Amino acid sequence: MPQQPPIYRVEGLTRVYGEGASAVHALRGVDLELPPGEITVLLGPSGSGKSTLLNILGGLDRPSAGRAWFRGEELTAMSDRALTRYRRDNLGFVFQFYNLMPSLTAEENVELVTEIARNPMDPAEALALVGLDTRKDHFPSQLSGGEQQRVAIARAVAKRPDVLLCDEPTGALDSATGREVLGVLQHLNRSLGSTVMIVTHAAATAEMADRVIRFTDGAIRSVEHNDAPRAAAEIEW
Ligand SMILES: Nc1ncnc2c1ncn2[C@@H]1O[C@H](COP(=O)(O)OP(=O)(O)OP(=O)(O)O)[C@@H](O)[C@H]1O
Repeated sequence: MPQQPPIYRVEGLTRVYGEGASAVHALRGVDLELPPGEITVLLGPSGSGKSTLLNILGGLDRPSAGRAWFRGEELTAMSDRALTRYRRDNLGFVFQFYNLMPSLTAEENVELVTEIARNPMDPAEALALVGLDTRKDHFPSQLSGGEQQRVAIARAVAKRPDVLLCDEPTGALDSATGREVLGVLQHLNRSLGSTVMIVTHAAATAEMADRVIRFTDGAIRSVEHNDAPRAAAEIEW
């Protein structure tokens, strides 16, 4: 089968925060190609640059040097306006803290996104995809942490994004709930074909990945391809 063109490609990506003696080298020349449709897990010690890479791919930050492309379009050459459009049209974000609006129900939180998306799902359909169809009229304070994270995932997928970028999606959850949330991400990858990238400290997450990237000190230490990813429900924590 011919290889698909990469969804992301980066070359010599460098990110330095601050200057002089206090400068922090968050990324030190990262090169990477990622094919579409995979689940990639980024592992590495705290401060090794995982979130910085995710933020640059997500158009939330810009590198100090180097270039990045999304489907052949150069992100690092885009205006702020074009980057905003790129994020809006192509990406869903999931963070450790769910960032739901407390005064809106689960369904209304999802609607915030579907109202401005080009080809959105019905909010109720997105909530059904994450197994929350019966909780759509609940407010965040009436939902558990795992359920709130599932609302956040429903919000991220409701616009049918090409890519789901997840930074510590299970960081605030116990292991059983974390596994459930990972199961939802795996299900979305398989059913919608979205490319999924997960930054995590939970090393066992690597078992469900197609590709595992290990970071050390701002650089990629290894990239492994996993020929037989496990179902999230089977992961041992
Ligand atoms: N806005 C910022 N200003 C200054 N330094 C920053 C900023 N953002 C990140 N850094 C630094 O860049 C380095 C890489 O941070 P990054 O968040 O990418 O690491 P990480 O591997 O995702 O860590 P963690 O697992 O703790 O989230 C760290 O030393 C961090 O302190």
